[in-house]
Amino acid sequence: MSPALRLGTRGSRLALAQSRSVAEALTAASGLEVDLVEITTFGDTSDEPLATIGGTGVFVSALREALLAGEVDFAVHSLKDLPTGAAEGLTLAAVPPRADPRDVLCARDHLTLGELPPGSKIGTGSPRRAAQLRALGLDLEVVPVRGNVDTRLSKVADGILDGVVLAHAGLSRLGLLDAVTEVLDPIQVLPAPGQGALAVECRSTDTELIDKIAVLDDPMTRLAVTAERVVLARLEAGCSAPVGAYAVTAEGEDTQDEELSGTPEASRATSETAGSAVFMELYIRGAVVSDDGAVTIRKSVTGPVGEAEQLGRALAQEMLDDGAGTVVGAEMPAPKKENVS
Ligand SMILES: NCc1[nH]cc(CCC(=O)O)c1CC(=O)O
Repeated sequence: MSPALRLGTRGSRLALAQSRSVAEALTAASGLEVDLVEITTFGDTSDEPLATIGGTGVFVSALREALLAGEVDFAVHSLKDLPTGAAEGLTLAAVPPRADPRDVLCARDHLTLGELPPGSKIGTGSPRRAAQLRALGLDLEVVPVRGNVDTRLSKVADGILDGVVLAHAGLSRLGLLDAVTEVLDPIQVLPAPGQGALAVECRSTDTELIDKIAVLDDPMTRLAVTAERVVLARLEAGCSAPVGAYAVTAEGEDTQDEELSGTPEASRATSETAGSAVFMELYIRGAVVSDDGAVTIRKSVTGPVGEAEQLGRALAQEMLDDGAGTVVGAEMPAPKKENVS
């Protein structure tokens, strides 16, 4: 029997849950044994706001270094934490089926956004969430928070905050969906590019393992998040501003109204029943919002799913033509590549 594969993971409860689910799926599909190897990242030990320590990329780089050094055989990341640029020497071996990509509100007393009184304190560390919350015009006070999901929820339980905005996917993986008081409609709060998806990364030279891990890949999820990340990469040229992007696949016939409702269940069902990707369409929405919430640019495009990258570029171009460049400050020098969300 070959030795167990070493899966590099962060040590947070969320990262461990994600890594375990990938390990179990791989063992179930291929019979390969997997051991988890915990890697501590700077993002885990520092209390500084993410934006000042280099964005969510800090969670990723320590895992990538361990992978390139041969200390682990593969790594699992939250896809939305990956910088948009290619990682030299590494291959995205699988993008497993996506969890619910939407953001959620976890508020006191079962309240929704519309029910919270003016001046309510809502915690988030994400410029994208902050700007979109301000754009709602509800007079909410956005308060910066950091720390893991449990820490954030405890600030609501302890009465320090009236609510926090988090990813549905993270709460779901932690078994904490009971805390959700409202699932935010992407029409109001568009998720981060790649939110709800995982990335399984290998060394590019490890072709044998890449082939084995491919069994975990969901092509429709990969195409959707590829398009979303192209939008981010294009708009981010010169900025780290709040960008949301959300793509769903749907059957390209006259069933659009129903199929484009946007749930991952709907997109998965259609991708399985379609005989070929040729009949599948990709519907991508993008939003950029100024930090104060005063200016919002929202656009969408639809096209053949096989043209995911071109569609992402076309959407970004439409947004830039509408002035997204000034909202995100594209004229300014580029400070960094990560999107903190
Ligand atoms: N910002 C940190 C982060 N990175 C990934 C997730 C979980 C959701 C996902 O996998 O997309 C979270 C928590 C959150 O945004 O609430």
